[in-house]
Amino acid sequence: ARKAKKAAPAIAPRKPGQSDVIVLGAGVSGLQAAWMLEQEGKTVTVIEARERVGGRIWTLLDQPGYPEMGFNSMAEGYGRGLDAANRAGVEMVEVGARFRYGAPPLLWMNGKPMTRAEWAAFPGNPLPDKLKMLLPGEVVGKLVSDNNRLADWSSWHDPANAALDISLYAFLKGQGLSDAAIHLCWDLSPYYGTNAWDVSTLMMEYNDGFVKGQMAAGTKSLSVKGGNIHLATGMARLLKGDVLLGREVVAITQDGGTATVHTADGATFSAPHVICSLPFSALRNVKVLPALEGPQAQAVGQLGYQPISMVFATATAPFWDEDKLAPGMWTDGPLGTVMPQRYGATPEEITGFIVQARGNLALYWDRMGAEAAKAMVVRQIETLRPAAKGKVAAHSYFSWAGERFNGGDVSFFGPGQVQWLDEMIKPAGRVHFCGEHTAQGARGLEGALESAERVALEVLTA
Ligand SMILES: Cc1cc2nc3c(=O)[nH]c(=O)nc-3n(C[C@H](O)[C@H](O)[C@H](O)COP(=O)(O)OP(=O)(O)OC[C@H]3O[C@@H](n4cnc5c(N)ncnc54)[C@H](O)[C@@H]3O)c2cc1C
Repeated sequence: ARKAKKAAPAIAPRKPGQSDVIVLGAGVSGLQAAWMLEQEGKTVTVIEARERVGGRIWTLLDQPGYPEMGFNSMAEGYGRGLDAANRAGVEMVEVGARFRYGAPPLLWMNGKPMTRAEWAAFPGNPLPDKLKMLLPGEVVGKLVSDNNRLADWSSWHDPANAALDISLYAFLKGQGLSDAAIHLCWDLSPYYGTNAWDVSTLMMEYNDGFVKGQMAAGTKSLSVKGGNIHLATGMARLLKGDVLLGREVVAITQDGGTATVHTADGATFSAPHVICSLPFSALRNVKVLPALEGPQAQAVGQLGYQPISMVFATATAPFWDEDKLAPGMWTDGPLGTVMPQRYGATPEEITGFIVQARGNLALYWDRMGAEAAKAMVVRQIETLRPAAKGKVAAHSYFSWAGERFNGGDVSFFGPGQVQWLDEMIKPAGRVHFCGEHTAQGARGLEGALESAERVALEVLTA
C-alpha cells in the first residue's frame, strides 16, 4: 500500500492515521465529501482499495483517443460537476458533436444492416404502428418520457408514490408493447438491469425528469480534455489529508464514541465519524458491526448494479468507407453495440471503437473470458462486415460487473425498492453513507456529488 501523495501539514495537529473523519472510497463522492469537510476545518483521511483514485471514472490513457471505460460526459446543468472540474483545474471540452458526427449507427437485425426507414417497413418489426419508426434503443426512453406519471419527478421517492413503483415490464405492457418488443427494446441492451422485470419504473421516471432538466439547461456534453480521470486526480490533489491507496476495507466496527475501519493488511483507523462511499455491491463484502438493519440491510444485500462490459478496438483501415455503411452498429446478436470514438484532432478521425454489452449479454461475455470475448467481437465484426476482415484489432476488455471494487456500473432500483432510499441513506450510528446510489435529486456523477454535500452536512451537524 502507498499514499497518493505526501501528506500536507494537517489543519490541526494529529497523530498519523487519526482524523476527525475517515472517508471510505476515493471516487468522486468520497473525494468531494473529504474536500467539503476540510473546508470546514475537519481533518480527513481517505482510504481506497484500488491503487488509484476515481472509482467509476476510468480512462485508458495508454490507448488512442483515451477511451473512457466509466464516466463519459456531463451536461451543462451539472453545476456541481462543473464546479468540481474548475476547482480541480481541468479543462472541459464539448464532445456531443463528436458523438453525433457522421452517419447514424445502423440497426443490424439477424445479421443484416437496416436504416430507420427500412426498419419501419420491416415485417419483423414488433412495435405498434405509431412507434415503428423508432429504433429499438430509442423506444423505452420515448415511452417513459411521453408518459411520465410524476408531475414533480423529484418526488420519486416520496412514500405517497410507492404504489407507482411497478416494474418497467408492467409499464411497457401498459403502453401496448408485446413481450417480443420489450425483449428487443430493453432486454437485449438494457440501460438498467438485465431485463424489464427487474427495473423500477419510478426510477426510470426520476431519470427522465433529471435528463429533461439537464436538456433545458443546455445541450452540450462536456468531458475532461485528455481524459476524465484527470478530474478525480485533480480533486484528490486538493486534499490536505492522506489519500491512502491499496487499502481494502474489510470491516467497520463501532464502539461508544468511535468508529473503527479495519483494512485487509491488518491496520485499523479510528475516528468519531466514518463516511462510506462504497457501492453497496462492494459494501456487501465488508463486515459491519453492529450489523445494519431493516431496509438498509436489505438494500446493501440486494441493490442492483448494472452489468456492462466493453472491448476497445481499433481499425487499421477505414472499412466503413469500403462497405459504405455507417461505422456505428446496434446489433441484436452477441456483438452488442459498436460505438465509433472520434477523439482525434478532428471529429472525422475515428480513434477506435468501444464495443459494449449491457445486462445479460455483458455477463455472457464475462463468462466467456476476456480473450475469448475479444476474439468473438473481432470475428463478429468481420463476419457481418467482410470489408473489415483483417483490419480490426481488439486491445482491452473491461467488465464493471467483474471489477472487484465495484461489481457493476451504476446502481438501479427494482420494482418496489425505491422505498428503501430514504432508509438506506440514514447514518448507522457513526457511519454515514454517500455515493451515487444514495442520490435523491440528481443522477450519475452529479448525483454522486450531490450525495457528498448531504453527507458532509450530516457529519458537520451530527
Ligand atoms: C460505464 C459508465 C459510464 C458512465 N457514464 C456517465 C456519464 O456519462 N455521466 C454521468 O453523470 N455519470 C456517468 N457514470 C456514472 C458515474 O461515473 C458515477 O455515478 C460516479 O463516478 C460514482 O462515484 P461514486 O463516488 O459514487 O462511486 P465510485 O466511483 O464507485 O467510488 C467508490 C470507491 O470505493 C472504492 N472501494 C470499493 N470497495 C472498497 C473497499 N472495500 N475498501 C476501500 N475502498 C473501496 C472503489 O475502489 C471506488 O474508488 C458512468 C459510469 C460508468 C461505469
